[in-house]
Amino acid sequence: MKKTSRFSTALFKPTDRPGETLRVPSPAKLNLFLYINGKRDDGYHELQTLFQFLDYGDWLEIGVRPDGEIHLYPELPGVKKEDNLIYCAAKMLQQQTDSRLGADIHLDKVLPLGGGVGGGSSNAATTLVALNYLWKTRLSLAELADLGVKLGADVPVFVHGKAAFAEGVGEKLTDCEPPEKWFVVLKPDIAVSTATVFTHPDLPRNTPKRPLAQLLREEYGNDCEKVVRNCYPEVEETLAWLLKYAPSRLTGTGACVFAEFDDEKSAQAVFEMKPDSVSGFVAKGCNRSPLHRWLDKISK
Ligand SMILES: C[C@@](CO)(OP(=O)(O)O)[C@H](O)COP(=O)(O)OP(=O)(O)OC[C@H]1O[C@@H](n2ccc(N)nc2=O)[C@H](O)[C@@H]1O
Ligand SMILES: Nc1ncnc2c1ncn2[C@@H]1O[C@H](COP(=O)(O)OP(=O)(O)O)[C@@H](O)[C@H]1O
Repeated sequence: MKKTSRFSTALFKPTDRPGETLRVPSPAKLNLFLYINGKRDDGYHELQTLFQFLDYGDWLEIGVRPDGEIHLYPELPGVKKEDNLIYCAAKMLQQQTDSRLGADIHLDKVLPLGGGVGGGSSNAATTLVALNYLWKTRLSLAELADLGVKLGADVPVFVHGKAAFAEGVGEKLTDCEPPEKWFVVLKPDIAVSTATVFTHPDLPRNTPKRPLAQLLREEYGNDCEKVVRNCYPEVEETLAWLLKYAPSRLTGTGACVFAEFDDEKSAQAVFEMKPDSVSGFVAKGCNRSPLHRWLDKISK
């Protein structure tokens, strides 16, 4: 997370010439709250969570190839090309639509892998939305979301592009407009596996389901937080540090933690004091995804 990748609409450039490469945003998300309400027979957990996007994330540079091949570079450390969600999303769209076109995709990665900020799911959604535009395959957002959910539970919310309250395993979405605060997001230098958190014996799995209006009124929490703090001292330390300055929580299953502020200056001031051992960034919450602001601008 060394490079800065804050999105602003001024950075979204339409294509002027056929064949030109498009630079498309792939934003991060936060789970502003996350509660686990039960476990299904297939092992997946029923959740109630509130997703909001950040104006910060990766960029994908995409050019169309006439020969149907999908080229992706650079490789992500520890992820084979065939397992990269960008490659999987492109292949899936090609197969679904019988498109004969391919793509050259360059990934400018700033989001931490497995950090709970949804980088992989966001990359998959950006690939689906951008290639659907470039290949003129004309699937609706609902159809793209149905394809995306096969790649990960968080892909649909990125495809729909609106902050949302999610239920089920994350696929039942209700639009929601939480306040767009400023956040300090910190990533301790460890990886937390989503599957490990969900199989931990101490994970609370029976939080009663509550109506959205009640959840929005009450203090926000994350049912994964206690287990992750206990298992990963680096998360414990980083969260304890942030809590000295502002309300702070875990996002998703971690390892990232975030603190919320009313303005950029306050967020920046805390970020500048962060311990050297953690990486991170300052970003603003947005209820409309930068991917959709990009789509609006280039479709004009
Ligand atoms: C729980 C969230 C909240 O945003 O965590 P983060 O990944 O963002 O931290 C996500 O929905 C995660 O989505 P995603 O990371 O795509 O998970 P998947 O690949 O679908 O699942 C990884 C593993 O986590 C477990 N899993 C995941 C989601 C869920 N609702 N119940 C589960 O039990 C399953 O064991 C599954 O094999
Ligand atoms: N394009 C991609 N970007 C990030 N991770 C990817 C990608 N493709 C596959 N993965 C795999 O998916 C895992 C989860 O990624 P990510 O979505 O970043 O996690 P999280 O949802 O916890 O933020 C990674 O650890 C990696 O192995």
